[in-house]
Amino acid sequence: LKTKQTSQIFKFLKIIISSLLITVLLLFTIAAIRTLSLDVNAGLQLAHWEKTNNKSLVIDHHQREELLANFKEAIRIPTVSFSNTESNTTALHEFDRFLRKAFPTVFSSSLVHHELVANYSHLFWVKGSQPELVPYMLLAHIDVVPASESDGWEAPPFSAKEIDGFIYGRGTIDDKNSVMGILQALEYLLLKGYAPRRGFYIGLGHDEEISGLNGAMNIVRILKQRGVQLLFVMDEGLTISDGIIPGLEGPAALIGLSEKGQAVIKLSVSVAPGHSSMPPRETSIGILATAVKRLEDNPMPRLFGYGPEGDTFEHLAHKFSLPLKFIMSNLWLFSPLLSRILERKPVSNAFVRTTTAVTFFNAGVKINVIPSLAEAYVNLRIHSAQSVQEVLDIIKDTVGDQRVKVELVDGFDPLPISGADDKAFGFQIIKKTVLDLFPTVTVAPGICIGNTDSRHFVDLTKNIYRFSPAWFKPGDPERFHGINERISTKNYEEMIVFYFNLIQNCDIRKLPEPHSSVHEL
Ligand SMILES: CCCCCCCC/C=C\CCCCCCCC(=O)N[C@@H](CC(C)C)C(=O)O
Ligand SMILES: [Zn+2]
Ligand SMILES: [Zn+2]
Repeated sequence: LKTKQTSQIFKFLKIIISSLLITVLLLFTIAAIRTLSLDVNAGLQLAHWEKTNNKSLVIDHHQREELLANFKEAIRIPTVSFSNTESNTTALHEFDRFLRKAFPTVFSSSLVHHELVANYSHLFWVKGSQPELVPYMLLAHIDVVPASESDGWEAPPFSAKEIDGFIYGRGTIDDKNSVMGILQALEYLLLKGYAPRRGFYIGLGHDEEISGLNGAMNIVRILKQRGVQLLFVMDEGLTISDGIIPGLEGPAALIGLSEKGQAVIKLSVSVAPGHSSMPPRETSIGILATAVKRLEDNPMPRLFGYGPEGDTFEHLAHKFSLPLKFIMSNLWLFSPLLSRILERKPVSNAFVRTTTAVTFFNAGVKINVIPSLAEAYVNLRIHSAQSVQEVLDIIKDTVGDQRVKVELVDGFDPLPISGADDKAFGFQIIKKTVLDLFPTVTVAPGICIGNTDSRHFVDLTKNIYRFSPAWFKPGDPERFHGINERISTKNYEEMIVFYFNLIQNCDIRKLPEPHSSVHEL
């Protein structure tokens, strides 16, 4: 009887093991087929694009000197937003005067209508010859975050000093490269006698670094009053990454289809104050420190694959070598594994989850006084698959201490996801313009981990893209709001050419037809 039972158990185990093997084999066959066949990049690249007789820009020696002098002058004006209530308004005013001097054709052309918004922001309307074509809008911002040479800059942050082909200074990649690149491109287009078919707006905010409440929001208010609807908006955000994504062969231009949400949460603990010679077992500082430590020890859940970040890696899959190519092509199977790889570095962790950063911790009044109040502020960047409310609930659960008051100070949900398919005009025009200028770059949709002025434009268009053609190499993301912010003179020229071509490409009336359908715009 025992032998019979043992043989039955063996039989059963055999069936289980072979079914498991067959399942694994089947999964791997599907995964292998997908690895070989996944092609999300072809898009409209080979399609027949409408001819627009684009003018070309070949920068000569004189223009090079002029455009670099303009750019350096822009960097030297310290248009700093110090805090929510303090900006360098003298510099903002000087920047206005400077723009008028640097771009005389833009400011005098009968095709361009310019107005100041909220004293320091700029709104340009470039009239198109075919008013039936829906206009689009380019955004950039004039203000910069503070910078102090003593933090370790190789050149003073408002010097625009050129070192080994790079211009150093606050604003060189955030965001005066876009401000100046766009206007310089328009200046050259107008000088060459260009008149757009499709009208467009340019919005230059003066307070993006402090939320755009006066600049971008007033520009939006004005456009709404005028009943304007936009075909798409393009703002700062993602860039061309070269050597930043581990394992990716060649550069990638990520175009931000959305941006993460934000929540600012205040944690506070109040206790009775007293003499430090007879301390209670736990002080307000100790209780709050434990709460903060719990938040750092328990990051928000991994959500990789539940937002547009999955698409990014599927688009880039063919540019990885094996085994990463296999993994990226089969996120339906491997996203838990990839999440664990990506979460190891801060920059890629930001794509995996809602991030939690404790940015303020205030407590204490005197060395021998038990403080009655301890406060901390937490800045969360919310993943596309979560909301402010969900994040707040998780924080309360994680803190799990009634003595710690948890309050939502400010916040907004993640932004809607713009289109990136063959019918998405803005996305396809940006992609085409990138590929014409940089044929070796792979273009993919992405998600912007920081916030931009463009988030205020959601009522004017469903299509908001966050991208500028600045090249980011290893070490460059840290320069963003950090020390030694810089751009190469070559890259700045490329940015001008990019905007010069983009504006002309937008004159296309409709996208080419990938299949049989026609998409009227
Ligand atoms: C795995 C893929 C890696 C891709 C590399 C991405 C490199 C990211 C580098 C820079 C971050 C982009 C930040 C975009 C613009 C953010 C502008 C900003 O700082 N805005 C403020 C707005 C706030 C409302 C004041 C912000 O804090 O987000
Ligand atoms: Zn910026
Ligand atoms: Zn910034």
